[in-house]
Amino acid sequence: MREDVRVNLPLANRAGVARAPRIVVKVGSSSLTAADGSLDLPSLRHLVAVIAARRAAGQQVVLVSSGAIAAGISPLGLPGKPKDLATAQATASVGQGLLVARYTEAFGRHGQTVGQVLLTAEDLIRRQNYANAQRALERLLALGVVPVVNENDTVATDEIRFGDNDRLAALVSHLVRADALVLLTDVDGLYDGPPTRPGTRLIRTVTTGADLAGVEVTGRGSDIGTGGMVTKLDAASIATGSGIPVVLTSAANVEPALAGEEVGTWFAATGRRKSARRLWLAHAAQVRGRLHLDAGAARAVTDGKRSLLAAGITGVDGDFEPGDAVELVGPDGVVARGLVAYGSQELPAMLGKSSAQLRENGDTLPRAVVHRDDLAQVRPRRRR
Ligand SMILES: Nc1ncnc2c1ncn2[C@@H]1O[C@H](COP(=O)(O)OP(=O)(O)O)[C@@H](O)[C@H]1O
Ligand SMILES: N[C@@H](CCC(=O)OP(=O)(O)O)C(=O)O
Repeated sequence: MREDVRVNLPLANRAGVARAPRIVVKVGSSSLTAADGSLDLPSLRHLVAVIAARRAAGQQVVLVSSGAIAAGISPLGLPGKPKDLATAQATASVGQGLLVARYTEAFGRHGQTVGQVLLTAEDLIRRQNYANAQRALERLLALGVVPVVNENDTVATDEIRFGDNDRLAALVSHLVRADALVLLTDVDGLYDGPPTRPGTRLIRTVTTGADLAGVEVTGRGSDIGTGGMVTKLDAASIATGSGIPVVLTSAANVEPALAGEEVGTWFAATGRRKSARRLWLAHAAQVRGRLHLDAGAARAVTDGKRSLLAAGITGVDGDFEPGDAVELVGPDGVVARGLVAYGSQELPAMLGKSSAQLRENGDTLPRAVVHRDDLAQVRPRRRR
């Protein structure tokens, strides 16, 4: 597998983006939509021309494109972005076909082929589906195709969906082991406050969480966008935390951004590449319950990266089976996610008990409730 053969160090700066073997580019609806709400073809064609040139130069590019719902609004004669799920699903069904037809035509002008990849949250939640999506994307790239990825909005439900393509793009970057993620939106980078407010300044580089202290971010900036800067920072945190640097800039800046020029905001990689399983656990797994930890246990699993024992658990919520994903909640909030070794029926009788006490109670070989190999730390997430 690629993971075994490619142990590239994370790119150190923007210049590396131009030479990176594989990148993921995500474009938001706001960058593909004209003022009247229809698809902005000149913007789409410009984006395609720039990506096609990188492809021709030998770079592999995965394009994560929003815009299905935006593209479906005018053919259906709707007044704006639908609010109810069924109409949103139908609009995406109409719009996604149109969107991909535009990409097929635009890349075709450059002699290049696209392949549509529609993912559901399930594809990243279930391990078998994850491997399946990974294999399909790898083969598309090996065949020289530009995969055009979106969430499968027509079958996504409110309960189970990514909801924003920023996070999807970060997870796809990890899935394909990209060297960089380029997030294209309608502002030229991250500002220290809403960019419409006079006096706010562009932040050029983010190397640690401290660079974001005091930065004010809000939800979507246009009627058509989804998560605004909040989801972009979440996405940047997922990607950089697993060794993938991020460039955030406007779609108008796509050419200099992919050429590695000094545009937008550069988020340096902060962590090392994680196993697909850990990333899945931290960001995509559907959580079935919660274990409440005392302060000592919360410290043990976060600072000490140790297994969670029954002795440090003070309460259990939810209905789960052994092997399900649960959240580990310390006195100050969620600290980790893990795969639990016991079900919600048997755990309450074990709480607060040491391994010796559990043996006395008849559990001949008490296991850790969550083994350290089955733990993924969770960084505090910003609220939308
Ligand atoms: N601190 C900030 N820096 C830059 N943009 C911000 C900030 N806070 C909020 N935003 C808004 O985020 C918007 C981009 O998000 P969104 O509308 O969801 O776009 P997209 O469709 O590209 O995902 C910008 O138009 C901007 O108004
Ligand atoms: N999957 C949806 C877009 C969701 C989304 O995150 O939109 P955006 O904030 O514009 O990137 C669509 O294609 O309409």
